[in-house]
Amino acid sequence: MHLTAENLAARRGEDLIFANISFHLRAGEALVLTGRNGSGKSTLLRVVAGLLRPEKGTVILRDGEGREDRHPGEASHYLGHRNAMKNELTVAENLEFWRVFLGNPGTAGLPVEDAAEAVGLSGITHLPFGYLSAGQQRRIAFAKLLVAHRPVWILDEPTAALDASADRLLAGLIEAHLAKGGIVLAATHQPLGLENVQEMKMTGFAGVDQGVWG
Ligand SMILES: Nc1ncnc2c1ncn2[C@@H]1O[C@H](COP(=O)(O)OP(=O)(O)OP(=O)(O)O)[C@@H](O)[C@H]1O
Repeated sequence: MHLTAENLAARRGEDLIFANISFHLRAGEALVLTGRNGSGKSTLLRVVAGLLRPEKGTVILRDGEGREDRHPGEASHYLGHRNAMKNELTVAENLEFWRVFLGNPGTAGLPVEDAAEAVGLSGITHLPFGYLSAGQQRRIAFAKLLVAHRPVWILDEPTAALDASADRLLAGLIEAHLAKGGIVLAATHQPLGLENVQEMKMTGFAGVDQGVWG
């Protein structure tokens, strides 16, 4: 499996955010985006996830034989700044919703209780999501990645609000995903504790040649 972005450019509203962004990730590889606030990290993640249309360029997912596979968004988990959980539903109900909604026949994820256990929170799945602390909520949001299989994980500040032990736990889950041939694209302000990752520093639109907009 290969995830390739070629000459991506994106606009938010009237503003040109970035241009000429290219990368190539093979199975088992991770790319970490860094850069100042507003430099376009979230925008790039949303373009790759298929949530924003690029102004220019393409994102293509190819299978092991080099054939063009699904749109990368269909093969991706997207963990944004928000946790995408309902406060009024219990943790178990939220995760069960995502398990059914995202589930693919033949590529099962973990049962809800196992996913909660994997993020160190097996005892609290009966509680409303809104009762959890910010760090516990983020851990459960991460458990969403485990209840359904997606080969590409797109993670926007995955460790925001987490303590050091949760940081390590999530790094371990990301490493395990990579070891199974997954691909990870993450934006972060703090090191994720991963080994052998590529890094791309986003600089925003400053200095980009206007000519690229043709
Ligand atoms: N819906 C929108 N309409 C117009 N401009 C937007 C919109 N969303 C984001 N922007 C602008 O796009 C730029 C890039 O934002 P983005 O969220 O991609 O940055 P970031 O690198 O992820 O920042 P941070 O580190 O703060 O999360 C910012 O200047 C932001 O104000």
